[in-house]
Parts: sequence; structure tokens; C-alpha cells
Amino acid sequence: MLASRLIPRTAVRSSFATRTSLPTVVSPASRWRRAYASQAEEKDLVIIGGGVAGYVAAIKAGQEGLKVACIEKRGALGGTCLNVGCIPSKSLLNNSHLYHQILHDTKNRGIQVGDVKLDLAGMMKAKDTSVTGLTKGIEFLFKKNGVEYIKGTGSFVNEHEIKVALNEGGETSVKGKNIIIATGSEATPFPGLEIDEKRVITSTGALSLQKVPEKMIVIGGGIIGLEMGSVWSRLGAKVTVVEFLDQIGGPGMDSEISKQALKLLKKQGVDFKLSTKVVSGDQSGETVKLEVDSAKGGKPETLDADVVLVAIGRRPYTSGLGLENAGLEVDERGRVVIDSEYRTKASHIRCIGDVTFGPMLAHKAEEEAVAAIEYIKKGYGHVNYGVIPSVMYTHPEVAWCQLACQDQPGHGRHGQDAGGSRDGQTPGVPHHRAQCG
Ligand SMILES: Cc1cc2nc3c(=O)[nH]c(=O)nc-3n(C[C@H](O)[C@H](O)[C@H](O)COP(=O)(O)OP(=O)(O)OC[C@H]3O[C@@H](n4cnc5c(N)ncnc54)[C@H](O)[C@@H]3O)c2cc1C
Ligand SMILES: NC(=O)c1ccc[n+]([C@@H]2O[C@H](COP(=O)([O-])OP(=O)(O)OC[C@H]3O[C@@H](n4cnc5c(N)ncnc54)[C@H](O)[C@@H]3O)[C@@H](O)[C@H]2O)c1
Repeated sequence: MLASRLIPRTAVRSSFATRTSLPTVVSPASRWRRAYASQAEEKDLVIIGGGVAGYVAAIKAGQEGLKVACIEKRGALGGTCLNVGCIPSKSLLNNSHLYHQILHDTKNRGIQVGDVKLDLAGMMKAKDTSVTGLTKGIEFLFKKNGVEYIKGTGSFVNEHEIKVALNEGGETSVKGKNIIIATGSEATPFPGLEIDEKRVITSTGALSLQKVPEKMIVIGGGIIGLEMGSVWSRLGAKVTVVEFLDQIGGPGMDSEISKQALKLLKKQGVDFKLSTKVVSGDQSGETVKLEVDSAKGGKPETLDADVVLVAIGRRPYTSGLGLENAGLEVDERGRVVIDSEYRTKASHIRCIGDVTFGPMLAHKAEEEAVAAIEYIKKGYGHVNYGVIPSVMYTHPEVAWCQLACQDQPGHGRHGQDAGGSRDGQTPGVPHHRAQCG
């Protein structure tokens, strides 16, 4: 369901088309010329970031007849979600669940199985195949809808011009009548622990470990901690989740449901230390050591593990973007400040997805992308922030619908008119919030 929601059906079909046809050979020099050729031309829309927010906006803009370019530095389209988020995590969740079920849940059902062995490299390959099929599919859709894909890192020169350090070397620049910032988010680091993606990992490392750790500690019992903790526990690691709050699933999850989920995950073999905070870490020895303390104060304890997963939240990503050159603001949490039509202080520059307000979810980013293009093209757009679904893909899955009114576009609006009233709402009142009332 997740994949079909995020990727237009044609993308899945088209991934076959791209895989069966020979790639066009374009020399670096001609690509450079092509990129440079776009320099003189001003686009109707330039998008920085080719994740869910950016690629959906780019394709929709192409379909609406806008001349559009999308700048992406990763070397692949699809952003966090397709490359190192939703898609690979769901592949591992699904396949580790099958493995675990065959190992532990067949005998009582009257099913006899022979020797069951984990082929971790094979499981990782299946995950990579899913990812490549989908990211190539997006590239195909860019071509089909006339979107120019610029592979490089974008940064503002001024309000209308973006300089791009090309992945292949060299530089170009593009101008946009409209610009959308869709640069996403990154894992929040834990102070004092250096992420090496081998022993101290974020979700990215947790998606490509080459062997099953004996012991894994997960800092943070939110969605990433529980999904990735489940994967490695099912594959044989002894997983301990250390969570600051007295419940799992983050503060958004209903506490009754959270209690039931806790019971079931414990039954599956995951250990929990709730109301416990990690105070410090030491990765200089053979194992990684963490000093933990009761959240309310108490006797400190030292835990150790082969691998520590840092899953304490994600933060907006605007590093090197040169927001200051366009006079744009971020709030105290690093989120780009926008009004209810996704406009920044410079009204032709909009911002959507994880890098701004609201829950960091792919379907939220996707809906904002469509609405932002509708604002640009037609002057009105709509996202219902009153009902944003969340799903934690553990077994069983846990789903809930959250009211994101306090944390939505317009909440941190700047001085200019943030009314979003072109569709008849009261001037000055962000209309998304009005729906939440
Ligand atoms: C492990 C994991 C699992 C997840 N699972 C789910 C799930 O099941 N369901 C769900 O709804 N959400 C899930 N999410 C959240 C989801 O991935 C994000 O909400 C979504 O990716 C946000 O999309 P975005 O386009 O705003 O940002 P991103 O996907 O982060 O894309 C931003 C892109 O911008 C690029 N970029 C940044 N700066 C520049 C620059 N200066 N120049 C050029 N390019 C730049 C980055 O390389 C990146 O590719 C998951 C996240 C993680 C980490
Ligand atoms: N299935 C999905 O939709 C899905 C899957 C993965 C990620 N995501 C997105 O990614 C975001 C980030 O996920 P996440 O799990 O990193 O963040 P999160 O906000 O869901 O959970 C982080 C948890 O870490 C705890 N914590 C923070 N500091 C701590 C400390 N020092 N010691 C112990 N615990 C600590 C917090 O109390 C919280 O419960 C999610 O909010 C979600 O938007 C979604």
C-alpha cells in the first residue's frame, strides 16, 4: 500500500521499461554542455531536492505544462524515502518477518519446514532491487513529463538564482520564476557519539549491516527504533531499546495502544528500558558503551553492544543551501518558515516536506507537493492537516490518525500575509488551521 501510494503506477511499470531498454550513452562533456545550456534559460520552476516532495512536485509541474528543473545531489531520485527510508525499511521488515515466522510460527500451525537459513546478503540484494526499480522509475517519469534533472548540490546565490555544484565536477546555475525548497531531513545525532554507520549507526546504517550483531542497543523507542529494532531482533540480534519517555512509539501514539504494542514486542524478544535516558557514550573499545540513567534521576548503569542505533528523531536539512543569500528564515528547530500557501518570506520561493512544519511523513510531503503546484498554477491548493495517518510497520502494525494542527504550515509564519485566503478563507487565518478547529 505504501509503495503504491508513493509511486504513481506508471512509475512501477516504467521501471521495467528502463531496465529492459539500453541506457542512452551521454558523455560527461555533453551532459555538462546540456546543464550549462539551461543556464541562460529561466525556468518556470526550479526545485531543490528530488525526494518525495521534490519529485512529486516536479512531475505534477511537468504535467501542468510548466518548464521545470529539479536539482538532486544524491545521484538518485526518490530522496530518503525511496533510497534509505520507507522502501528499503519495508523490504527488510517484510522479509525479516517471513524469516521469523517460518522459524518460530509454523510448528503449531501444522506446517513442517526443513533447514531454515538466513541469507542476509540475499535479503539485502532483494531490498536494493526494490529501491533501484523505483528510483529508476522516477527518472523515467521525469523524462516522460519533460522535467530537467540536474545532478548536483544547489545553493541560493540570490532570490532567483541557484548555483549548482555538479556531481560530475564543475558548476552551473539556474534561475527560477518560482522555486521550491524540498531538501528533507537528516537523523539527529547523539552528542558525544560519532556516527560511522558501522558500529554507531542511524537508520541508514541499519538498512545495510553486513552481519547480524550479537547485541544491539537502540537509543529511542520511536518509529525508527521499533521498526529497525524489530528487523534485527527477528534476524537474531539481542535488541534493547532505551527510551526516555514512559511509553514507546513516540508521544503521538495512543498510550493504550502503545502498552499493547510494548507487550507484543517484548514477547517477540525485544528488551525495553523505558523512562531511561542515555547520558553518554564511549565507542573507543571493542564494544560501544552507553551510560544510562533513569529519566527522573537515579542510579546510572552501563550498557554495551556491538552496534548502537541512534534513533532520537530527525531534523530539517538546510546545510549549505545558502538560505541567507535569499533572505529566508528558519525557526528554532531549523524548519524553514512558511505561510499556509508554503510561501517563504520571498513569496515566489515555497517550501514543502520534511524541511518545514508538520509530521515527517512521505504522504504528507507528497500531498504538499501537489498543493504547492496548484497554488503556483491555479492560485489555490489544499491539504487536510486534520487527519494525517501514521503507521508503524512492526508486527502487528500500529496505525493512528493525528491532528497536526499545532505543527503545520502557517504555524511559524512570518510577518507577511499568511492568510492563504485566495480560496475564500478569512484573511490572515491560515486555512489549514481553520479546518482543524
Ligand atoms: C528509515 C525511515 C523509514 C521511513 N519510513 C516511512 C514510511 O514508512 N512512511 C512514511 O510516510 N514516511 C517514512 N519515512 C519518512 C519519509 O522518508 C520522509 O517523510 C520523506 O522522505 C520526506 O520527503 P522529502 O522530499 O521532504 O525529503 P527527502 O526524502 O529527505 O528528500 C530530500 C532530498 O533533497 C536532497 N537535497 C538536500 N539538500 C540538497 C541540495 N542543497 N541540493 C540538491 N539536493 C539536495 C537530498 O539528497 C534528498 O534526496 C521514513 C524515514 C526513514 C528515515
Ligand atoms: N512508518 C513510518 O511512517 C516511519 C518510519 C520511520 C521513520 N518515520 C519518520 O521519521 C521520523 C523520525 O523517527 P525517529 O524514530 O528517529 O523519531 P521519533 O520522534 O519517532 O522517536 C524518537 C524517540 O527517541 C526518544 N529519545 C530522544 N532522546 C532520547 C535519549 N537521549 N534517550 C532515550 N530516548 C530518547 C524520544 O522520546 C522519542 O520517543 C518519525 O517521526 C517519522 O516522521 C516514519
